[in-house]
Amino acid sequence: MGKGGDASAATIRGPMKLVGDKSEKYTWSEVKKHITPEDAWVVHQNKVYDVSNWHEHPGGGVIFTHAGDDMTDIFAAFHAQGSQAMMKKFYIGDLIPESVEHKDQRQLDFEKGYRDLRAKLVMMGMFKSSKPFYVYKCSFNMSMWAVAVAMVYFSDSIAMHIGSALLLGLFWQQCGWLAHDFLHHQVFKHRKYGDLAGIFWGDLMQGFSMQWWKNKHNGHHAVPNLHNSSLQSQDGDPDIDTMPLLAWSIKQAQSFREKNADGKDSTFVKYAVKFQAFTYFPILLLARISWLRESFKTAYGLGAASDNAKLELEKRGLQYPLLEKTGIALHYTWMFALSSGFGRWSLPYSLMYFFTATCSSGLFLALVFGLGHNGMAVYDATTRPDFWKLQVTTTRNITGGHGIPQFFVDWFCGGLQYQVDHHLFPMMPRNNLAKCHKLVESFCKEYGVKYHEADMWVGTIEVLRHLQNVSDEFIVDMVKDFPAM
Ligand code: HEM
Repeated sequence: MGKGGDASAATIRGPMKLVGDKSEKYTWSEVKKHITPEDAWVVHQNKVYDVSNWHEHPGGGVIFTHAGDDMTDIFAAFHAQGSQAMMKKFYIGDLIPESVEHKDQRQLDFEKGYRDLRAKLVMMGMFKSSKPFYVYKCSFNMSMWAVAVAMVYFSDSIAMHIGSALLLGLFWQQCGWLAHDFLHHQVFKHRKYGDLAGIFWGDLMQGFSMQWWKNKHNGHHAVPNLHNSSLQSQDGDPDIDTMPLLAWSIKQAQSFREKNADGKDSTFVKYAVKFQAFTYFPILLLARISWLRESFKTAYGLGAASDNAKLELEKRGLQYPLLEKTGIALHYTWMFALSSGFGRWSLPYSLMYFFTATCSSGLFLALVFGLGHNGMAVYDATTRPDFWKLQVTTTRNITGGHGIPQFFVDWFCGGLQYQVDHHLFPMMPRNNLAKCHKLVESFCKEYGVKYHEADMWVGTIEVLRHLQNVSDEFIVDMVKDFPAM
């Protein structure tokens, strides 16, 4: 029985497709055929589930990133204990383990090893958050906001106002890390508390829609640095979907050719990719503007940031429509009051304040995201490695070094300095990541998995070099394909 074995659901989700009874056995190559949201099979511990068109999934469209694949580890990474009970109604049969030819005994031992490590971390209590830590982080953050507001309210000095705008930029960056932790359910076991805290730090304080963020960020976590396998599938990382501005692989750089009738690169793409190592930082400055725009569109039903998000919004709608709309509206209300110097400033001066805060925040946030993944391995969705290797090899940890002290990195990066460890265990609270890091690092050493870390300077140089390498490859390729150029 397909479509979750649920007749009432079948009437909602379209015609029922018979895929056999529950004693059915499937080969890996059969599973691999079901890779689109309309026809999506997933495997969990050698059991096969048909989740085709299950747009009501509480986690949203991210489920389709694993259509036609094994979801055992990503399921463990994202779900509360007990969510597994819901899987029963989607069960359609068993996988024939011998048909999974791409896994030898060493690979199977490795997978068992990292699943055991996860169980050990659970036993150690590493998924329990420290409430005093989060009370301190939230209070510190609100103090930054209060100081930034007071600097505008009580002072007429330009230097004070610029200082306030930069502080606001930092405040928004830190709001981002707090919303991130709450929405990964690191802090509260009860999902609703995490969501409400996420709406406070995200929508109200930062101007970012919770649902826009969840869709994009959970998708990124599920398939970091991966290209979509086809135009119909939803198995690519939205965070590297930065064309035509930046290309993270030669394949991505060439991907816009198919949009043009003549199959050639547009003049814009040629120049954007050619100079991307130079335009990288100016683009980061504008990142927050783009995120504000996408958030506004999502919260007010004016569009979606990606095909996946569009499908999710069409089929499922917003999880908290009223709270999201109100949160965003209140954000612009307080931001408008502050940016106008509470009615004292001229329009150009207000815009100067707004853009200083907005651009600095974009830079502070995107710098950390960039260091986390850019310049690391990029894969095709069809050839992605196992969960652990995918997460580790696409991700970079950030350390202190070259004059930047560790305590500053810890504060500035908000837990994402342990990006590798966070990607392996997204629900682990920030306060436990340093301890987890040691175990993860030694596990990687034991199995020969490349674990990468760099300080902020070296990491940034790696990112710029990677962009330049893609540009160089792209230019050689353009000349080869179009010698008249
Ligand atoms: C048959 C397969 C699946 C079932 C039955 C299922 C079920 C659920 C349930 C009951 C929840 C809400 C409770 C919780 O957060 O644990 C949930 C949330 C979630 N699921 Fe799934 N899920 C499935 C597959 C997947 C897959 C393959 C992914 C990722 C690739 C995924 C990603 C998520 C995420 C990110 C959330 C949390 C969303 C939030 O914080 O609002 N799920 N899922």
